[in-house]
Amino acid sequence: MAAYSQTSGADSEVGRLRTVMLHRPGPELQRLTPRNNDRLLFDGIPWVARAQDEHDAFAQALRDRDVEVLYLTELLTECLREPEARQIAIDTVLTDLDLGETLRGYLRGLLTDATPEELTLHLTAGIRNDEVRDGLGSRELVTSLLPDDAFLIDPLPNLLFTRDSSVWIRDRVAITSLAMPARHRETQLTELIYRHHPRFAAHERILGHHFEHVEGGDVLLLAPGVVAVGVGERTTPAGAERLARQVFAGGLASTVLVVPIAQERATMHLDTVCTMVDVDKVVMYPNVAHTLTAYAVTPGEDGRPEVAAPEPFLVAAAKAMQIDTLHQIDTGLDPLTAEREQWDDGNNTLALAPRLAVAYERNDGTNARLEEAGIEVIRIAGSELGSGRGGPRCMSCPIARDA
Ligand SMILES: NC(=[NH2+])NCCC[C@H](N)C(=O)O
Repeated sequence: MAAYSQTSGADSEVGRLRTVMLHRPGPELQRLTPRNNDRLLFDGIPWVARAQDEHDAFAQALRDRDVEVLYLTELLTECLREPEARQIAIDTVLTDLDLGETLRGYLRGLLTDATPEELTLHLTAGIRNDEVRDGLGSRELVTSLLPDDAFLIDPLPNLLFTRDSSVWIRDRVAITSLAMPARHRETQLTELIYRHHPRFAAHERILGHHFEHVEGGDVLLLAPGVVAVGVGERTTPAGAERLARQVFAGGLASTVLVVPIAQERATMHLDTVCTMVDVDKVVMYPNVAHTLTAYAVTPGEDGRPEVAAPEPFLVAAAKAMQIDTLHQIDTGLDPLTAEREQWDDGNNTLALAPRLAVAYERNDGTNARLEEAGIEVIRIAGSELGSGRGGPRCMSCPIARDA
C-alpha cells in the first residue's frame, strides 16, 4: 500500500473540502426488487447504469474543485489484503444465526478462497441462496428450505450513503451505529477500514458499531466545538448521550445541540431538513423551521452531559456558535414546492467551501433561493441516485476539511 502523509479531520460543515469518501453504486443495487426494496430502504428500483453515470459526474464535480475522492470499496479491498483484517471481516459476516453450521462452514471456505476484490464484492453485494445451493448438494438442510432469493449475506445498497456510517469530528473518526437492520453491517466495514487501513492509523476512533444508535446524517458540525445531533427515526436519545460524552471527554466540542426531529421517513436524518452552506447560513425546510427546537448539552460533573431547557433551533445554534444570527434560506418557494423539494433532498447540500455547495439539479426552487442568497450551486443529476432518498450530503463522508 502507498504511504500516506495526509492528515484527516474536520471541524465544520463548510471548511474547504480536501478529501471525501464516496461509494460508487455497484452490483448491490442490482439486488433490489419490488419485493425487497422497502426493507432495503429504497423507494424504487434504480436504473443502475444511469445511477453510476450520475455518481461518476458527482465525483468528477468534486475532483474539478480539487477534492480528493476516495472510494469505500477501494479502501476496503486494500484492507482485505491483510490477513488479520480479512479474518475479522469473514468471522463477523458469518456470525449471522440464520446460516447454520453446514452453510457457515461452506461460506467460510468460499470467502477464504476469494481474492480481496471478490471478498469486497461478497461483503457488499451479498450472496443469494441460489448462488451457492448447487455447491452444497441437494441434501443440505438450510439451503434446501430457504427460498431461492433468500440472502445468506445481505446486500448493502445503502453503502451509497457514506455520510451515515462514519463521521469525522476534529481528528477523530466516529464509527456510527446504524438503526435499521438493513444497514447494520455497513459499520462493520467502515470500522474495518478505519482500524486497518494505514492511511488512518494515526487517528483515534470514537463510538463503535455495537453502541447506542447514532447515524452520521444526524450529525452537523455547526462550528468548531459545536456539534448538532438530530434525534428521531435513527439516532436515539441514548445515542446522543454517548456522542456527547465522547466528544466532551475527547475535548472535541464544548456544546452538543440535541435536535428532536419527526420520526418519519421524510425526515429520517437532521440533514434532510437542514444543512449548512456558509459559516452562518443554513438551507432549511420552512415547514419545520418554526417548530424545530434544540436542547443545549454541556459537560457537567464527572463528564455527565447536562441538558438545558429547549429553545428554538436557530436561536440555540447562534448562541452556541457565538454569532448574532444563523441565517435561514428556505427550501422551495412556497409550502408545496418546499415539501416536494425537501422530499427530493433539496436541503441535502454538500458544502465544498463557504458559499459553494453541491445540490441536486431538480430542486429548481431551492437552488434559485440559494443563488439569491449568494451561494454558488454546483448542480448534479440525481434522478436514479435519489431513489434511495439521499442527496449530495448523504452520499459523501468528508474526511478532511480545512479549519
Ligand atoms: N444522511 C442521510 N440523509 N442519508 C440518507 C440515507 C437513505 C437510506 N436509504 C436510508 O434510509 O437509510
